[in-house]
Amino acid sequence: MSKKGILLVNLGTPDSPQTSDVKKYLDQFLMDERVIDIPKLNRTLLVKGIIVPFRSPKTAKLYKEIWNENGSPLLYYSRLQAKMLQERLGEGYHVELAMRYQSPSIASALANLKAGLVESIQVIPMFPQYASASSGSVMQLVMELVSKWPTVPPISFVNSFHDNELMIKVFAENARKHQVESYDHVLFSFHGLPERQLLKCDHTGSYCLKSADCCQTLNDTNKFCYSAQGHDTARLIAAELNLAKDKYTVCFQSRLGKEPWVQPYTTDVLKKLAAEGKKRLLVFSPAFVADCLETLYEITVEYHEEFKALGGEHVQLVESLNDSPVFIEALAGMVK
Ligand SMILES: C=CC1=C(C)c2cc3[nH]c(cc4nc(cc5[nH]c(cc1n2)c(C)c5CCC(=O)O)C(CCC(=O)O)=C4C)c(C)c3C=C
Ligand SMILES: [Fe+2]
Ligand SMILES: [Fe+2]
Repeated sequence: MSKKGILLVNLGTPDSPQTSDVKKYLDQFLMDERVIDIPKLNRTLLVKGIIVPFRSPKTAKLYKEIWNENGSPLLYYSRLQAKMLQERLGEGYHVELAMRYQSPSIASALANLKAGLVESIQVIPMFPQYASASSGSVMQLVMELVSKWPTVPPISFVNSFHDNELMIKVFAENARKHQVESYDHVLFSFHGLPERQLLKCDHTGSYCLKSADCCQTLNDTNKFCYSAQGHDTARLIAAELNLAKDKYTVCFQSRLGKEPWVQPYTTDVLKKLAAEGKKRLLVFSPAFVADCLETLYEITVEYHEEFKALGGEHVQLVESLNDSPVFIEALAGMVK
């Protein structure tokens, strides 16, 4: 029986937390023209000459902190999600997992689908909100590779799933485990993105970042905007939890470089909340479908320490979607 091919693709992680592997990972990741979207010569000088040599040993130390007996949490949960989806979909489907950077590669996953004689391929970039640097990059590479096959199969892509009902329910359910009412404030801390990349998504050139509240509504002009989609995800989770508007803030973490990134920055929000006397924060990270360096270290360790140093008491991460059967149901619902 001919099967339908499903390809889940997440961002990627180093093969090990050793500096040499982190170097390889950062080099491949940051040399992507959609991630550091500047002319190639400048990107090469910046990435190979400055970021990779200086950042890799520091980043390797952070990876060592989150690495456990299962290896990288991002890869561990991604594999589990693919396995659970295969079990849920059954024999008519062939599910493969790939990482945009490092392993398992998109090329090897596509080769497995080809060898499995699948009749079609559906690609699900595992990023709820669309960004050129994440989902766009996955789509570009898959298209480049498949376009060279003698027989190009029917192929489709999930563009984003920022408002997926079941996903929203899992995030809300994970928060309820922490008694949301016991926190002074809730943060929806998304991975950051250079403002330049947001502006590129506005094909009219007259909407994005032209007003302070451009991302508060999703409309025809900003429907592919990472920030506007993030605000939508946050609004839906907040509605599910009956959170009043003044009880939560949308913010953006992990800025790299000196250029402006999407704002407000999570560190600035921590300072503001501490100055207001807030003591306990509950933090969602809804740009990710699995816990990773950004949630397990940046939020759980760095932001926790930073907030305590500012007079706060506790920063509690809401667990990501990880191995939630309801999230697998959400993925199954996206499959055609
Ligand atoms: C939401 C998805 C992601 C987008 C969009 C994204 C953009 C982006 N990221 C960097 C730089 C780094 N990101 C790093 C880690 C990292 N990024 C994502 C997701 C998105 N990045 C994830 C899931 C992770 C964690 C991976 C893991 O193994 O757990 C890192 C590495 C860590 C570090 O050195 O700080 C960098 C660097 C840029 C420049 C960017 C721009 C568009
Ligand atoms: Fe990133
Ligand atoms: Fe916007």
